[in-house]
Amino acid sequence: MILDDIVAQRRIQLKREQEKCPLSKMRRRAEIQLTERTPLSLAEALKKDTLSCICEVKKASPSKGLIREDFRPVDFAKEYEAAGANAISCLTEEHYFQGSSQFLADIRKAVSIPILRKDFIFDEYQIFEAAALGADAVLLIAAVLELPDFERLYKLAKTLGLSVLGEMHTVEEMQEYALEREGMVIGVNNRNLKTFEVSLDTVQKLKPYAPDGAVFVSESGIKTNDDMKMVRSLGADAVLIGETLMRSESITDKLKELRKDI
Ligand SMILES: O=P(O)(O)OC[C@@H](O)[C@@H](O)c1c[nH]c2ccccc12
Repeated sequence: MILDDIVAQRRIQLKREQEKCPLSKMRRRAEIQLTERTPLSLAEALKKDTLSCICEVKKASPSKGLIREDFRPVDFAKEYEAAGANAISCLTEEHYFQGSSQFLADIRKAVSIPILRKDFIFDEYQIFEAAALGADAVLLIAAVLELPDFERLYKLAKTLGLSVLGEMHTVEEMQEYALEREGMVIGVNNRNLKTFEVSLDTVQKLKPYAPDGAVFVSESGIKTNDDMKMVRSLGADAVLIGETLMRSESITDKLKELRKDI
């Protein structure tokens, strides 16, 4: 199963990272970064528009292969911000998504809206690293984490002042993981990470199981203005878009087109 392969690869990347910078040193780097800059709230940023947008910097994916050839993460992030994105999602998984921690650190210097570290997180080290890189939020995926691990990583992120986007795909995951957690943003992945099938009505199915007032993000597979209107009508507060923006000739024009009359 692909998700297992991704996590297995991610463990290899983690080992490399820990060899370069051990946990004690990474903790220290996180502390320094956090005294220099207080992370922004993802939930607050996503309450600003009728359908707020998290725009993703994404070079490749396991389902699509290479998505964007002339990949210039900092330029794209700056253009997202100027075009009115509410937050930026930066992939830092190296093997399948061709992401990099360096992209996030570079983007941090170039934009002031919240940045989500988009990765497969299962170890405390990755949370400290996210803080050290200047991320405002981390992704925690229910399909990757047993509940006690999810809880532990969630608490650590909160202790450091980072926001958490909790990613769910099924009713069972919602019942188990989407408990009353102060400020957790709920991401509903329209793409099943186990089969790669996309269905945009996932938010409608899962919303009844969300805690009151939780910000709901519809993630993946959004291509058109009609898609945007549909997920909005089904109850999404925000969307997370990668591929459609990455494949467009003009990010600014595409974002405008997607958001028209919303
Ligand atoms: O490129 P898309 O279909 O617009 O999807 C973006 C984002 O939702 C997707 O990259 C994503 C959602 N959840 C993830 C978890 C890990 C890696 C990637 C993802």
